Amino acid sequence: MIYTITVNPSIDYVLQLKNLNTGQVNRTSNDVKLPGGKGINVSRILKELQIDSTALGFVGGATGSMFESLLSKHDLKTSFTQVKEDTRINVKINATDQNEETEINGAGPAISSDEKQSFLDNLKDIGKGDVVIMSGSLCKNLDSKFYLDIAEMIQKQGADFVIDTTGQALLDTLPLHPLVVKPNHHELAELFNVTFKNNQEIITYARKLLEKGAKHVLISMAGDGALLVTKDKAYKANAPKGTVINSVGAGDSMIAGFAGTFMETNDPIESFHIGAACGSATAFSQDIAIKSKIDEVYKNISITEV
Ligand SMILES: Nc1ncnc2c1ncn2[C@@H]1O[C@H](COP(=O)(O)OP(=O)(O)OP(=O)(O)O)[C@@H](O)[C@H]1O
Ligand SMILES: O=P(O)(O)OC[C@@]1(O)O[C@H](CO)[C@@H](O)[C@@H]1O
Repeated sequence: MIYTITVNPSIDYVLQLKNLNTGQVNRTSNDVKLPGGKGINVSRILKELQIDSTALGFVGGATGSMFESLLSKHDLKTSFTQVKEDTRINVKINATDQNEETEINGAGPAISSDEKQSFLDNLKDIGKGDVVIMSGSLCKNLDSKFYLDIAEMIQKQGADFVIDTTGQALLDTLPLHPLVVKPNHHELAELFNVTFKNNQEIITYARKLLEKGAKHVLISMAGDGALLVTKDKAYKANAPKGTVINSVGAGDSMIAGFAGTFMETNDPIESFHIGAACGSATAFSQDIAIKSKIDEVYKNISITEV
C-alpha cells in the first residue's frame, strides 16, 4: 500500500484575475476551492492511475471539515488525525497580466503533543512492501526533524519512503535511502549553493544526492521538462507543448506518477515517462490532472539519454 503524508493540508483557493493590483480591490473572473496539500495531490494522481493509496495528515476545525468534504468527491481512502486548530487556506492567484502564479500559503494549525503522538500511532501498521510519500511544509511547533523521525520509524518497520522537501530536511533523510527525491533545479542549486549553466552541471549535482543515499533522483525543471539521474546514466523528459493553466501541483503529480508506477513495474524509465506526463498534464489543467489528460500528454513526451 502507498501512504501519502500531508502534515499540513490546505483548502486551495484558486483565483483567476485579469490583472492583480496590490493595494486595491481586485475582483476574480473565476475562483474555485480545491482540497490541497502536496501529499493530497499525490494521492489524487495515484487515484487517476488506479493505484490505491491512503492519505494521512492533520486536519482540524471548520476549514478541516470543508477540506474533508471537498476531498470526499475524489473517493480517496483517508485516515486523518483530527486536531483542534483550523486547517489552513492557501491562496493561489493566476492573473493573466502576470507570468507566474502568486501563492500565499497559510501557516496551518499548531499541533499538540497528544495530537502528534496519535498521528505517529497511526503509522504503526505500515511495513514491508509499503511506501510512504511525505511532502509539504510542517505545521507550527513540529520539530524540523519530524520527517526524519517518521522516515526512521517506518524504515525500521520495513517500509520504503519518498520525501519531497528541500534544504537540510531533505539532506538529513538521504542516508536512509529514500526511494526517490525530486527537487526542482532551483532547489538543487540552493542545496549546494551553486548556479547551473547547463543540464550536465545539474546532472553532476543530482548525482551527489545519489552518492548521499537517494535511490532515484528526479530533477523537475517546469517548462524545460525533467531529468532522471541514476548512478551511471541520465535521461531527459521534454516538456510537451501545451497551454499552461495552473502548474500548482505539477511536482506532486510527477512524484505520484514515478513512485506509483515504480511500485508496480520496478522500471525507472517508464516510471519517469509517466511521472513527466502527470506533471505536464497537471500544468495544463485547472486542477490536478485527470487520466485522459495524462494519457494524451504521455504520447507527446519522449525520454532521451543525455
Ligand atoms: N509549463 C510547463 N510546461 C510543460 N510541463 C510542465 C510545465 N510546468 C511543469 N511541467 C511538468 O511538471 C514537472 C514538475 O513541475 P515543476 O518543475 O514546476 O515542479 P515543482 O517545482 O516541484 O512544482 P510544484 O512544487 O509547484 O508542484 C516538470 O518537470 C514538467 O515535466
Ligand atoms: O506549504 P507547502 O506544504 O509547501 O505547499 C502547499 C501547496 O502549495 O502545495 C501544493 C502544490 O504543490 C498545493 O496544493 C498546496 O497549497
